[in-house]
Amino acid sequence: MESLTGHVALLATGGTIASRVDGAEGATVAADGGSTILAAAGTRTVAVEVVDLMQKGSYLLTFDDMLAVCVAIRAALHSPATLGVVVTHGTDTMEETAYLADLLHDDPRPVVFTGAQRAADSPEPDGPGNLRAALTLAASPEARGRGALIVFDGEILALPATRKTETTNLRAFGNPELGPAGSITPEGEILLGPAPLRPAPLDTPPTGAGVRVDVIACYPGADAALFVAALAAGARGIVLEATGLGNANAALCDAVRDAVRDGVVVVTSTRVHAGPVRGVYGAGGGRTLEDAGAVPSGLLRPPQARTLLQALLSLRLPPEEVVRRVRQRGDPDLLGPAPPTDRSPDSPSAPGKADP
Ligand SMILES: NC(=O)C[C@H](N)C(=O)O
Repeated sequence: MESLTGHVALLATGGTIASRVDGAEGATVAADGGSTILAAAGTRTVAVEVVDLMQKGSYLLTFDDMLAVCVAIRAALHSPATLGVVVTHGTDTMEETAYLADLLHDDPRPVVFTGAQRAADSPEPDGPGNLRAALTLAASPEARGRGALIVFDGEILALPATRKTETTNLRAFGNPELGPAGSITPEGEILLGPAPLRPAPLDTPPTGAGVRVDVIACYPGADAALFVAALAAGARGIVLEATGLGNANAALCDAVRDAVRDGVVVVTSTRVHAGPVRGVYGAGGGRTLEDAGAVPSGLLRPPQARTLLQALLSLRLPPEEVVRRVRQRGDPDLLGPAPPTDRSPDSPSAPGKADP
């Protein structure tokens, strides 16, 4: 494949790839800017322009911080000389920011998120290798038209349904249902499967929308107290981290019914590792939740279901429209690779042309 000329924009946000042990506190904290991270990655084959956006562990990010990353991605892509964008980010919530970037991305050029499991001052940091892979991928023609991607430990992952699956293992991310989108060797050889369907991008929500969306866990004996407390705190959306196929209990279903009647959007996700959420069981199970007005999240787990819900509600879309789009975005049939059939621009299955 031909190589392209230009530069990659490197947006640094913090995370373990930028972290060192703080002498005073003895705790690991984000300390390095983008130039230091880039220098640690060593020789590289592409020009890089560094933008220091923030220096935070990703467990500290707010929804507005995540939007700021997306706005900076768009600004970097404003220049036709930008081949692609790399975002260095903490791994804890990378699946959320990268998913938001994917939802909003309306450009063929790649946006590649990466980070590290081992801090920059550890004896064998993994950040430099991950960053080299991300820079190569972001500059590559092969990665175009795929939205945002995560590259980590040689694996390339598309965003929907990708999650952090390991706390310390160097292969930190996985897509339990759809698998990786491809791989990249330390020498920069890229292997990618067929490109997935890409629904039309969402409009960028305004910062400061202040929409509250909470996640409530379901477990044996859970009552509706936390759900009701979330509503009292002003939640306009609630994601249930339900059991199994997406089940709760009668008390939670009653609370869901009342909340939906008041215009709150409730999404049922699950605490289970893989597989879709489906309304099958009654008596407080997923079927009862659906009857009460909750929408199943499909393949999206609570962090990404919450991100999607917060984005849609921040756009001030009516609840019926929010529900329709959540259902569509989590649909297992729409998240796999595009069929190798008619991909003309007017085809409804062509990337970027599906209904938002
Ligand atoms: N590996 C990491 O990056 C974890 C870190 N705590 C963060 O998310 O910022």
